[in-house]
Amino acid sequence: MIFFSTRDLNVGYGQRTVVKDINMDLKRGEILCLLGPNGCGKSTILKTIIDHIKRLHGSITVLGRDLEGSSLKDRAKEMSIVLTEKIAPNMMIAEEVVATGRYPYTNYFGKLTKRDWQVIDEAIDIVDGQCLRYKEFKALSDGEKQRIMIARAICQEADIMVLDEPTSYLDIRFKVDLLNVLARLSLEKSKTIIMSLHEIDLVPKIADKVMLIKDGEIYRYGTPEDVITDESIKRVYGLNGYSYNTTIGNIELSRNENSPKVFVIGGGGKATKIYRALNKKGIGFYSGILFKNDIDYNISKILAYETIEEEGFIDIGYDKVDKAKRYIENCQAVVDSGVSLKGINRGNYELLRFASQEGVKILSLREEEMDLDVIKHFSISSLLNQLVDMI
Ligand SMILES: Nc1ncnc2c1ncn2[C@@H]1O[C@H](COP(=O)(O)OP(=O)(O)OP(=O)(O)O)[C@@H](O)[C@H]1O
Repeated sequence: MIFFSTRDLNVGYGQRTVVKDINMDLKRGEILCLLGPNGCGKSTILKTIIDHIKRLHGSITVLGRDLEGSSLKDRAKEMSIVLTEKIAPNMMIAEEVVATGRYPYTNYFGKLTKRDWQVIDEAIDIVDGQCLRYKEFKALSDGEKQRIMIARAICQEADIMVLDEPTSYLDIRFKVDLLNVLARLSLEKSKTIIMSLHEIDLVPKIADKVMLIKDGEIYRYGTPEDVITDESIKRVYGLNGYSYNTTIGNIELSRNENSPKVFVIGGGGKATKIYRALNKKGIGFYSGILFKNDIDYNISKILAYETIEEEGFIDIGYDKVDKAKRYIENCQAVVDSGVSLKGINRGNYELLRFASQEGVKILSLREEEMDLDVIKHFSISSLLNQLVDMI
């Protein structure tokens, strides 16, 4: 059963439409994330939903009933709000700010009952905010303020929570904590949550639905699996020259255009840091021989001049080894990341043996001893310093 909907909603300011034709349907307990570049209209949509700005056209309904014209107090029972502007009167301590979330339930004199205090206490617990409770709100850091505002929204006990960039200002631990709290509120208390997020990688982990916004329109709307693709993210954010990998939630800076002078033998995630270090220093490189299911493969495909690849779970083929040897012949050094050289990976041992035989220097991060002539390094930075001197 559909709980919250918008139909042909247009939002904007005065004569200016910022986003048009917004249609969404959410069941009770679903989480929707709005995603899109700066200025695309995420906050404008959220502020229209909570009636902070007047809608230009269309309907916003809860269980089929339009919210237009409902009183502030009734609306507050339906929706709690966390906006980016953290407005709170001077001289309030954090606990008092949280307590204002109980406003829809208090009597004319605003007196809080025992139950109100219980809910306030629980909400403060949820955001791990007991240590902030008696501090002046104004004196809190941005991240601490954010947690208090979220506690305020939680203790409002509304069925719908609307949050504008709730993770901004939060460090990585509180970011993940917050998303866990929201996931629990949706799952255990059937809260319907509508929020904007900037962290594309977090969206598939939390959202049931995603709305991708571009150029005043809804570019795509649906499940994260359908909406968030390498192509859609590249297009919506205009990532020319950069690549976003939705599988691993990773973005890399542009590849340097210098011709390759180094061959990196990677695999097992051991080479990703090497690729990035070489790219930062402007050193072009080949990479291989990588299985397509290796984490290094995703990064190598973006940063390496060319990646020699093999299908996952099979022996590295002779043709791949021969191709890699042709490249190594033209390189000034081989970097050995320390990947296992046994089993299906034996082709990479063959490459090291070839480099040694041809007199191409091998700079190795391998911990165990080898039967080949290699220059051992214990850190990427020392390996890099030697490479820079060599080439
Ligand atoms: N009060 C306002 N009056 C007129 N135009 C506004 C107002 N607030 C925002 N805008 C404009 O509306 C457009 C959408 O802004 P909005 O804040 O909704 O974007 P956003 O997607 O939330 O951006 P961000 O990711 O940077 O927070 C922008 O062009 C902005 O300049």
